[in-house]
Amino acid sequence: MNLDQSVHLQRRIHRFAVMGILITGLLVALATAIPMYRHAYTLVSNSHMEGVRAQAQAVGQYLEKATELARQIASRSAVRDKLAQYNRWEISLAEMVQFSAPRIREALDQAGNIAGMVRYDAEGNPVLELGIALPDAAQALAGPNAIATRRTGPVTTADGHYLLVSAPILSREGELVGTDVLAFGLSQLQAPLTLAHGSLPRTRLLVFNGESGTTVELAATGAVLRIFDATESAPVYLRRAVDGPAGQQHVARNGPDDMVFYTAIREMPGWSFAYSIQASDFYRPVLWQILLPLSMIALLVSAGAVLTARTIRPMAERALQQARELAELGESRQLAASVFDASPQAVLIMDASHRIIEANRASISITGYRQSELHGKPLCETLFRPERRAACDEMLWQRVDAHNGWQGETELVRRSGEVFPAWQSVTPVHDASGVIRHYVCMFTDIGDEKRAEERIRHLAHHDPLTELPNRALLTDRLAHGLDRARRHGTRLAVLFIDLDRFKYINDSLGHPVGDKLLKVVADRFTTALREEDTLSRIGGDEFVVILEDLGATDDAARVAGKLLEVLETPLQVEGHELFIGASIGISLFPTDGDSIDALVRCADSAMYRAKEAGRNTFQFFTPEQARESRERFELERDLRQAVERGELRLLYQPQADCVTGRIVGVEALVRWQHPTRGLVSPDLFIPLAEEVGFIGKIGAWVLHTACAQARRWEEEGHDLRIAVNLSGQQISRDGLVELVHDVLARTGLSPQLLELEITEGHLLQRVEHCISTLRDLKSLGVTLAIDDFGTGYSSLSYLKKLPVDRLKIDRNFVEGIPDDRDDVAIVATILSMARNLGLEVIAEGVENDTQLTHLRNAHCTEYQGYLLSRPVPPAEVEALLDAVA
Ligand SMILES: Nc1nc2c(ncn2[C@@H]2O[C@H](COP(=O)(O)O[C@H]3[C@@H](O)[C@H](n4cnc5c(=O)[nH]c(N)nc54)O[C@@H]3COP(=O)(O)O)[C@@H](O)[C@H]2O)c(=O)[nH]1
Repeated sequence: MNLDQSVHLQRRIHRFAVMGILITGLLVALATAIPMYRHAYTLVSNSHMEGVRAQAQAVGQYLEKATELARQIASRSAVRDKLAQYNRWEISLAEMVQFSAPRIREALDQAGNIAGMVRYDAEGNPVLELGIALPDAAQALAGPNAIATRRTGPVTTADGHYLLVSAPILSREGELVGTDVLAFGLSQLQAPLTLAHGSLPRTRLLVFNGESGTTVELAATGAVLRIFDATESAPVYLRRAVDGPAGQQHVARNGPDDMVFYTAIREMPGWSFAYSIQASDFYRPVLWQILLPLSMIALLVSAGAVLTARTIRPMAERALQQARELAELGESRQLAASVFDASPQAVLIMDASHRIIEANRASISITGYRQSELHGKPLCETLFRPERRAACDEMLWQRVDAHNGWQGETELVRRSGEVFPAWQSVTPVHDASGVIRHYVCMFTDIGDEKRAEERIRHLAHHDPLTELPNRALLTDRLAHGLDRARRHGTRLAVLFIDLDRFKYINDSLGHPVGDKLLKVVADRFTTALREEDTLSRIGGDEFVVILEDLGATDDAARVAGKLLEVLETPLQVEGHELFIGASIGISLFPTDGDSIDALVRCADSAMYRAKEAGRNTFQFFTPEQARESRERFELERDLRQAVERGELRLLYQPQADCVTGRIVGVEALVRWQHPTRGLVSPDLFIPLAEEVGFIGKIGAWVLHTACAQARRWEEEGHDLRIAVNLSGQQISRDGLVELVHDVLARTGLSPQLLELEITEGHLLQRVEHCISTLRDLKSLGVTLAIDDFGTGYSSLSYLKKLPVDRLKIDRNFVEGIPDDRDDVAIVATILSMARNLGLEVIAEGVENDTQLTHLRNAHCTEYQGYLLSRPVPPAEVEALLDAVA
């Protein structure tokens, strides 16, 4: 079951519990209410039945009493005798009335509740009437047949409602001599009836006289409301009650229903009595009786439901929380299991006795064991070489327990027996009481890293092509060698080897062949050397050898000779049979220098002498070279400070129109005003600056100074084009375009007044890179000129690709015109090429008029040379400008 299902189930349980309590409460209420209702109903009903019986009894007693009164009055002997005498005609009516009237009146007064009376003779004729006038119904009760007491009514007269009761008057002999009919007022019933029902306003009382069929309906106050004369008009229950059992009946009405209670009047056979109350008045006490217990039940059930809800909710929430936690735990266990198994690190879990109980996938794949093979095995026995197991058992666990874990690099062994380097960690796992229950051992095979590290280390110190030590390792070895030589007073030689014509082979047969050739040469050199000698490749086709513990100078010469010798046999490379020689320069410690730099430089210098000496030979460093080398070193040292010290100067050599002679531009030429050497020529220090990587700084200074000067002239109204020389290194390195852009921006010089000169030789070396740089420079608005043109054998097709504006004919060609036919031809060709390509041409090194005249005639547009002016300071340029103007 997932968490959602669990939440759903908990909510349902909660709902069902509360609903269960409510339903149970309802059932209990019902089970309690029904019998209670019945009981209450019976109680209330019985109470009413008792009431109706009591009232019926009161009515009966009233009737009985009336009957008894009638009987007593009729049985008064004197009065009775007088009537008998009257009947026998012995006395007159007047006598009889005179005698009887006061006596009867007295009796009536004593009775008190008799409204009127009529005395009839035996024949049923009225002989005496007292009180109210009785209705005709009274007559019917008298006569010869009236031998028993009888009752009729109630009847209604003008005076009210009355009950008529007749009593026979019997002589002493028992003969019927007359009948008394007495009228009893119904108001007499008022007291007993009102007593019982005074509080119920809609109560009706019904008295049914079965003998006469009359029904009287009274209010609770006892006031007569209606009288029904016909039996049929009487309610059925009243009629049935006469000789049936007492009972009650729910009577539906148009308005509120009634509840009727009825009973026979036992004292008065043939009579019945009933009273009705509003049904709601009957049920109210019934309901009141069950209301309290039901309220209690409802209260208890509600309280139970609330309590249950309150009790269950936290329980449910706790259960939910537990479910959630369980789910989370389940998830995190699952996650942990996935991490455990998917971990690229090998993970082994051991019990407290160091036996493996779990192994993840990586541990299987790294060790080569199967799961079942690892299970139950002690860690040390499994992962360590037999000879190291005891140490592992003794020390590893001791360290782990003492330091709460251990990690480090170690050697482990695979199932196959192969030993591999590993990074291993072992961590104890404690239980809550701090007792170690498990150990977790993690390890990774760091063989690849080790090999990569080794490779990186190797590459940092070796040439990747030949695997020979590189410049860094050479330096290191040389440093150590020098230390040793100094300590032991021994001699050491450095051999600088440059392969002859390697560039030619490389360019013509391609780099792959060149690379293979270098490897073969390296192998051959290696075979020619001792193991303790160091052979290194420091770049391109340059190798350096260190020979330590040199016995005599000749030993170095002997080794150099061997190196040249091993190259004498042709080299077989990629199907080519190649012949290659080498030029070797040799420097010696301590004779030629005592530092790494000095020794290598001396050897390098000697190598050049070997080249000059015809190649494929070796030369020792000479005192002459030592002097040159020292000078070079000092010059380099001074040059590095020349810019900061402000020792550089710019001279400007004017350039003029061949026809008009007007000065159209100047070329900026740098000079170094050395504090001791005087003015140093750029021919001397520019190549040195390039060699030592300092040309960038000088170039930037020249560009900025020249542009600033040109801007000054521009501001003075001289729109002089200024030509600035760029060294090959400046073009090759990144940042030139940005530099030019920056200088133009800072000086404010119009870009079209700046011309950058690049030598043809450099352009030919790196065509593609130069083209893109030249395009970027052109996009700044500057013009470009190819310097020393004609020396580099540029072709027409190649020239077409270059975004240049001007060709500058090298002064070597100008020098020979007009006498040297070759120079004349070359100059003519250059001019023709330029015309074809739409390029301008300037001839440099013009020293005499003949040259100028020839150039002018050959349609060369501009010239520069000593004829016009030597390179001069700005002021002299300005004087010249003024002079020409
Ligand atoms: N990268 C840079 N190179 C520069 C810079 N300044 C100069 N140079 C290069 O140095 C080389 C020697 O220059 P320099 O000694 O200044 O010689 C120049 C002229 O003095 C010389 N020249 C000019 N006219 C004549 C002449 O009629 N006869 C004669 N014998 N020599 C003459 O030619 C040099 C100018 O050559 P070029 O630049 O090819 O026009 C030289 O290669 C300079 O380029 C610099 O700031 N940066």
